[in-house]
Amino acid sequence: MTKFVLRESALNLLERIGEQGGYSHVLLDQEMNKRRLSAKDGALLTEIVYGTLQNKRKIQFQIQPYVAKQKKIKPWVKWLLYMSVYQMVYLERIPDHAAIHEAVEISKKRGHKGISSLMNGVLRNVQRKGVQDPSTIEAKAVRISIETSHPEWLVSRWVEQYGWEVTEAMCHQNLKRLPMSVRVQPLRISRDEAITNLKERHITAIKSSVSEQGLLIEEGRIIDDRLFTEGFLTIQDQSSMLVGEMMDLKPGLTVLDACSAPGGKTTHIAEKLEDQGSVIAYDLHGKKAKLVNDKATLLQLQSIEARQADSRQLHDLHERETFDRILLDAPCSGLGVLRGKPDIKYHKSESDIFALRKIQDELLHSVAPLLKVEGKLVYSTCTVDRHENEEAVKQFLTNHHEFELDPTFAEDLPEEMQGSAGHTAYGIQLFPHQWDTDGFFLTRLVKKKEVSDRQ
Ligand SMILES: C[S@@+](CC[C@H](N)C(=O)[O-])C[C@H]1O[C@@H](n2cnc3c(N)ncnc32)[C@H](O)[C@@H]1O
Repeated sequence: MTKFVLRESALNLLERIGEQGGYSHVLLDQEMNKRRLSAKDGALLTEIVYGTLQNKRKIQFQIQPYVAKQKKIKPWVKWLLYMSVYQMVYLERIPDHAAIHEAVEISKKRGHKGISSLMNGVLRNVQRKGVQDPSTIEAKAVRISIETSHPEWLVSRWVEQYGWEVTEAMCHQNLKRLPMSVRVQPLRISRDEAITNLKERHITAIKSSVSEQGLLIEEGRIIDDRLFTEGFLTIQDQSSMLVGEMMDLKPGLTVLDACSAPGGKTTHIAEKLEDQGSVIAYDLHGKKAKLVNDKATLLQLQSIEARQADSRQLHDLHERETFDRILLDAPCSGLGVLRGKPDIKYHKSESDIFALRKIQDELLHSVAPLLKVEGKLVYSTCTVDRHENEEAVKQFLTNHHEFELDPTFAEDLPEEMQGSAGHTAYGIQLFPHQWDTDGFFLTRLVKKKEVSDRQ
């Protein structure tokens, strides 16, 4: 692929993500598959798209002296400007003249002379005079918001909930690359075997301390490797692996996974059951439920059955006290996964948090009767927000006296997470800067014997 086509393709993706609400990770995957990009081109395309999205707000501020009325410029021209400035200011290996030349050529092809002159003028100014520095902004929340390209409402909300230190560290961490981690399918390959096997193809992996199945990929590209494509391992963030580890699973159990697609945690559960027992997995969307079955097939797991349903109605589909374990990995605002999905920063608003909380409450309420006495319910989200996390759990416990926080929850956490900053009476909040994982919340509740007996 020529550099010109690669940049046109980056611009096209940025427009679809930024203006039409497309998902960055989905569109990038589609583009790479469609164009069959080499590893090198794929890496550059990803870097330009993700880097521009991650730093959009900061770039807007940085070029303000040269383009005062950015709102009036056509969307594609703005994105072309942002991605060109990103390459010039943030990517050392790309010479300024190359970024400017391609931007001007794309402007000529898609627009007219006026646009190519504007592009050339702004980018030459950036090259000659440099960019405006946000570190001098006095109002602290505004400064963090611009320096790290997070919306101001989110910075203020995090400051209120977790304080300045955590907020600032989290926002800066969200600009860094998320380490790649994978989970081995232990019924097919051990961690040691996987490490040795990957090494043969120059992929370096080390063991994760969060999950006994986890590996951190230090070097090399896993996505095309046969261990991944043939289902010996699956890509999963370490924070998500913690869920399977904390569900207290053993062979023979009957497990409900109420919000399961694409099946990362469902398959982990089946592996923990040694594929003996049953995992009934639901998702609101039929197509997504199919993804769970496909993943189970790829990983050669037989104990999973994925179906489509609205899990707020599951009490109509199953008898009371059917399941030994229930996982509710709830739909959430996703504020913990901004590193992998930077578009969330621009598409989510504070009102989404309240709308989602309503669904989370309904889901918790619906699955609660389906758990056996002394059974365990794990509630998790990939977000960093008290309203969707601790407060949802608090409210659930207030309304459901038959449940309590599992007394052994804290001691079952990996040693380094015990007594950590994010640990509260309602569960544990993992912040992205603490263990270099996604931001994630999880808790484990148990259905009490005495109260259920009395009902
Ligand atoms: C956080 S994702 C689940 C991720 C999954 N557990 C995994 O590890 O791969 C939440 C899922 O809940 C599904 N969902 C949203 N509302 C739902 C509902 N009312 N009933 C069932 N599934 C729902 C979404 O389609 C989405 O796939």
